[in-house]
Amino acid sequence: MAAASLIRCATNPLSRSAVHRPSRSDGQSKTSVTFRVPHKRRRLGISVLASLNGADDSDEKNKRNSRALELRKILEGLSPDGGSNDTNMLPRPLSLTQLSSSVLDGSRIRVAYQGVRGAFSECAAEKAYPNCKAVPCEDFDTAFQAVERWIVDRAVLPIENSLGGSIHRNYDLLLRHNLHIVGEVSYAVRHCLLAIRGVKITDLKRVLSHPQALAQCENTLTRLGLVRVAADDTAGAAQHIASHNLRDAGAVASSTAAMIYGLDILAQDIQDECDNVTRFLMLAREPIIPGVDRPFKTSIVFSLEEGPGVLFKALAVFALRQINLIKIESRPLREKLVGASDENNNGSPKYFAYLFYVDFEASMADENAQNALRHLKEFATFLRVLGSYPVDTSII
Ligand SMILES: O=C(O)C(=O)C[C@]1(C(=O)O)C=C[C@@H](O)C=C1
Repeated sequence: MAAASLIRCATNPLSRSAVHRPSRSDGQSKTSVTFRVPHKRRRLGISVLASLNGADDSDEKNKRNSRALELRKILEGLSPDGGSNDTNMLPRPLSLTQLSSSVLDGSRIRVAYQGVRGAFSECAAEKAYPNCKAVPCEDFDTAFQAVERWIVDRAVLPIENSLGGSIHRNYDLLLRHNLHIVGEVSYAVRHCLLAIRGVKITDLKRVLSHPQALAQCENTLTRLGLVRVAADDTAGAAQHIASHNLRDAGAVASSTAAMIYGLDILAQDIQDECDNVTRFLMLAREPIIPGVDRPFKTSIVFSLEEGPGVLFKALAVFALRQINLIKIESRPLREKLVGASDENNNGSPKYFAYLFYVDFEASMADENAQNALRHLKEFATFLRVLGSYPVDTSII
């Protein structure tokens, strides 16, 4: 992993320190509206008031009255705080068209992803929120914090891959942070072997990439006899090779990364299976209102007392109600005092306590799902709903 820390990106992804010190404008929500009143307009507002109050002579009065009327119309166009009558400057309520073109399809939404330009996560962010402004982050934790601190609106982060399995770090971070899962997006990951222009496969001794990507290409890399070197992300590996002109190292990355960093593609589709899909979670500060109009999925995390049949009982709350479980993942319950003696455990030290992450096929708007969770809550020592969101049914 030593090389991983060396790899930093030129496009300045958000670093932890950047997230900790947001500038005022950075910290503003995209949806916030600022009234900016041109100086000229404010002056006009004041002079109109003077005309209205100061009329005396009758002819002059009529003239002034009609002018006042005219001006009153202008005045009425001004907002109470001295805003402008220029309709272009006033905030407009969101229309249905805007909702579908600006919010729902994601345009103007800032979306954090881990990695540098050309990373698969960037493509996933753009698939999840078309026309979004994808914001690169150095690591997963930074992406979580960028949402929490209002620097971005959403984060799109990988949670599992069909070949490499779960991305455990993000399971742990889901619990440590307070974001909500508002959607998921599956992305077909097609890996390429990249190298400096003119370098041949036989010149390569090592290959740099994200550990997940290296694992997904295990067979090809073993066949080529290349030493694996872990990097922060696939595109970061490509960038590192390009910027250091490494002629004995290749990178496993996307064809987009090859284009961005000016590398040759020595081999395409080098993943172990042609169907290599990564599932990404869409995370937001607020949960969405779950519906029943289309297939929904709910993700929860819970912990249990130790004892025979307790896990069976927990899973039975779903089986009893015909709710399909899609995925179960267990992670160490780190907060437990490791090594502390547990009375229920005959005084022997208890090192292994777990959190269970479960995805089930139902919406939280469904009474059946609500009952299942009520039932689980009766004996779970901890329970949190991470999100109830539409299943990604898009063709990958
Ligand atoms: O390195 C990248 O390009 C990433 O987007 C990260 C990541 C991952 O974390 O799993 C995402 C998709 C691929 O499965 C490989 C790597």
